Amino acid sequence: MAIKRNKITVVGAGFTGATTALMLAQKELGDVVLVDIPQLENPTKGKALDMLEASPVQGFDSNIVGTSDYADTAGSDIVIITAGVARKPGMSRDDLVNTNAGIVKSVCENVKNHCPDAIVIILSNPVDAMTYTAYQTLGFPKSRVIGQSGVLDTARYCTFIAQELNVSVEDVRGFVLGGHGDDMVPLVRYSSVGGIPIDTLIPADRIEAIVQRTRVGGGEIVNLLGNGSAYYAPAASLVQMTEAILKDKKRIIPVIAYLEGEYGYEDLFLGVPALLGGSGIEKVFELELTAEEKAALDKSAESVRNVIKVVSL
Ligand SMILES: NC(=O)C1=CN([C@@H]2O[C@H](COP(=O)(O)OP(=O)(O)OC[C@H]3O[C@@H](n4cnc5c(N)ncnc54)[C@H](O)[C@@H]3O)[C@@H](O)[C@H]2O)C=CC1
Ligand SMILES: O=C([O-])CC(=O)C(=O)O
Repeated sequence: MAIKRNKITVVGAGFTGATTALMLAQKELGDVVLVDIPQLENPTKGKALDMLEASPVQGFDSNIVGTSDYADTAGSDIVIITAGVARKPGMSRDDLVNTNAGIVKSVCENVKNHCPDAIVIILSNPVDAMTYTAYQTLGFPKSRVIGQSGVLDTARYCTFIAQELNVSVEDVRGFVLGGHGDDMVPLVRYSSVGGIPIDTLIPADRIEAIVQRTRVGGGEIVNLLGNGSAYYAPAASLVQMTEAILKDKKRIIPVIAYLEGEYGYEDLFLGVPALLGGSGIEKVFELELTAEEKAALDKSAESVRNVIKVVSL
């Protein structure tokens, strides 16, 4: 039997989508199909061709095509959804909900028809609610509908810890739970550097400053860019999740998962630590939380629930 390459579709060929497509190809995780709306078909084809023409220089053998035709996505193993508008300074992610819910819904109808067996990863914001919309529209099992927030939020948190201590990012471990909003919950108690708990290395007031900076990390980039939001670290996060699935790595990383009783929440998508492998989300881990941590998670869950109410009306 011939061994086939993985096929990965990235919907939305904007900043995050295009960057993700290039990073996936550079890592040779599979052939990449980049999809955008028909009005942007030529620029999408152009971006894909430009990336492909980098392959002889960088020595990767992934194919990359641009299209607006979902027939080209048929049989994808993974579909990554980045379609939608990004926020500008002064906006919250939740301000995007009405526009992006319509976009995510229409994208998911196509995904359902053309890639019924795919594992779907959602990036579009407000991402917890958009993952809920995707789940409702796709009708796929919960293990195959996954939102991206925790890898990125944790990456920001770990960046700031490494900067604070002037140590390698490779030795920093942490977890950010909850919704992808300003009340997300970086878990200090579960954070360490080279196995050493960070609260023995960093003074409490500096830890608090790192936690606060992490919570508004997306907004910090939005304010600096002026006309859009982060895309390099978000793309890297999507690639890590894709790699964990396609290589069946069984990684334990925070992702947005559908909860049915875990942490006491029902019918909610929220960022929690999960085991990511070849079947998608293979397990959700319930960490023991202090009363203070649980109260912070409850607050974040409530914010997500309020946005989900808007999309499920
Ligand atoms: N969850 C997370 O951690 C993050 C989420 N985001 C979100 O990801 C989304 C995309 O961000 P960017 O790539 O920076 O925006 P962008 O504006 O650069 O790209 C979005 C692309 O989606 C396309 N699009 C719109 N409707 C479409 C449809 N129906 N079908 C296919 N493509 C469609 C647009 O034409 C555009 O090319 C935003 O909603 C942003 O807020 C961005 C970074 C991190
Ligand atoms: O902040 C935004 O709007 C984009 C995003 O979700 C992030 O970078 O965390």
